Amino acid sequence: MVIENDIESCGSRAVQSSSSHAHPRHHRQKLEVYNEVLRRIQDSNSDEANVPGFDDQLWLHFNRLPARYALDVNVERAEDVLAHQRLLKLAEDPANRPAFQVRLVQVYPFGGANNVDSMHSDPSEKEDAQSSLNHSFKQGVHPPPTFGSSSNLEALALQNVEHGGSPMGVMPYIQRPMHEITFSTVDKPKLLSQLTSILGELGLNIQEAHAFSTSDGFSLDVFVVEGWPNEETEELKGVLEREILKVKGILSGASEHYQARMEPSPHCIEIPSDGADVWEIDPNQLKYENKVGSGSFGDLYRGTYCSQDVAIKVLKPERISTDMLREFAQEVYIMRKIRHKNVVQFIGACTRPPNLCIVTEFMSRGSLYDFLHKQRGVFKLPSLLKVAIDVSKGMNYLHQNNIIHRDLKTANLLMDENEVVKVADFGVARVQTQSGVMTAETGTYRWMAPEVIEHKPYDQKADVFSFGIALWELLTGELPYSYLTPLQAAVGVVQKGLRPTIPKNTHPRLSELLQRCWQQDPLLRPDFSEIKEILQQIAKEVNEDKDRHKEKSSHSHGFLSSLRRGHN
Ligand SMILES: Nc1ncnc2c1ncn2[C@@H]1O[C@H](COP(=O)(O)OP(=O)(O)OP(=O)(O)O)[C@@H](O)[C@H]1O
Repeated sequence: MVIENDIESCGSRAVQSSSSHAHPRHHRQKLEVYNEVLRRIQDSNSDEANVPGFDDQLWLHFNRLPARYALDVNVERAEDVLAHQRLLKLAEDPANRPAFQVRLVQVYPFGGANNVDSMHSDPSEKEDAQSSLNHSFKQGVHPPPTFGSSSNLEALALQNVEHGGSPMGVMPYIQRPMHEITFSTVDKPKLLSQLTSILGELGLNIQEAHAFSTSDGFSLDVFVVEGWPNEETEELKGVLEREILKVKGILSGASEHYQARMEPSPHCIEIPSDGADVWEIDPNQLKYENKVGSGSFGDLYRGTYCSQDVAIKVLKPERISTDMLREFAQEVYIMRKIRHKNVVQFIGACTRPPNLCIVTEFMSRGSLYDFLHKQRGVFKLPSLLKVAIDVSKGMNYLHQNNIIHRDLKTANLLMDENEVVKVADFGVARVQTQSGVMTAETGTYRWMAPEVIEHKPYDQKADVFSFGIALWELLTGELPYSYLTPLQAAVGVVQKGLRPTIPKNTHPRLSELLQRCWQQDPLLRPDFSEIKEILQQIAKEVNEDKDRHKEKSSHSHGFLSSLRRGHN
């Protein structure tokens, strides 16, 4: 399985520069692929190829897309490049969005021609593989996918065996034809999740996903899926169309792309208020110091407000859209009521555009993610337990207030100067509805509960799953499923019951807790009040053991010294 777009948050695609100066080698390869595709299209005598300026249009197409589009596309499928051009053209009209096409493909275990290069360092081996592939293509009933497959699926399946699962997926994958579904629409955050959700709703299993963004704000997402029972495309197209209709408003991008660019920002956004607190901050009272980082909202600065150290999260004016404002209002609405020593304290907000910002206490020791993965820090068991207890207390408080975090991960666990860990970032948190049903999705795949990835209704137990993954990360200092891209990890977690491997020497009760937290069935996961109790008990045992150990060694030390004294 090849999954592109190695990003942590599924919606934010990096638009790669098409500048030839930045990557001369990429530019050369792109040119080669372009020439080959052009030659094949011209040889095929397609009508489009005879239109004057077609070659320029084709070059423009390659340049609109990231370099990896040209590097990964299967040149044997030059007609797919034409189809992509057509889809992108169609997507310019809001009425057509998302534009999509479906075709049958035959997938082979060692992928398309493109991938042969990366798999065989020995040229003779490469030739053999290439010729056997060509042979397979000739034998195949359907053409291959547009982008080369790799042996990653097998890696995933093998991984699954290691994790106690069965090596499912490999043989059927080799033999069965699949469907390739390509979407084009206006690019937007979380689009990839929305598309995968549509496919999931239809019972389709994604085997490959290739996501591209054009430099002018459109998306081209190619999925190879299995699970459609028939070798046909018309019926599948019909069902897809109906499914898309249900979420048309969101996928057409009408609410974000165009409003964000064309509508003037409102004079003042309305924050729901029950008059409980005065939290509006005068922007003139904020002093900005250095920039600490950036998130999907905008930039985060260290600063001061009324002489206290604060973190100022500034919403970028050029990125203001109706949806963003709604999210901003939501964050303020949630945060102003929250007060707990293990939750980052909200101080106030500036809510008059263009000065939109959220001010919180400043957490001088940064995130646990940075500590583990950038500073290569490690936690000894007692400190690990203290951190985990801090987080479970903060989370317990949030859950008691009907708040589901939905994006719990080590990047959102911050430490203050006293080494107290607090839960942060409510940008995506939501107040649970009365019915208890939440269907919106967000977050980060590596930490996400399977029901969230699958867009099923979920509840607070989704945070428990993420907590389990974060706890494993604290224990090992490793990134969960570091050998997979986020989307591959998501497919593994949902379809193959993939979970991180717990190190053998882990405290048995901690190991049991981890496994309970990441149970597939949310009902089997403990809640945070139980988690807190368990962690506190383990911490007590560990401390008692330590004390006993100390006592023992001081006794034996005393005994040894008395022996020594006796000898003297
Ligand atoms: N109160 C704070 N004090 C100190 N550093 C913070 C604080 N809040 C966030 N940060 C750091 O600032 C950076 C940006 O945080 P921000 O919350 O804006 O985005 P994010 O959580 O990284 O991404 P996203 O919002 O897309 O999930 C992160 O590195 C985070 O660790």
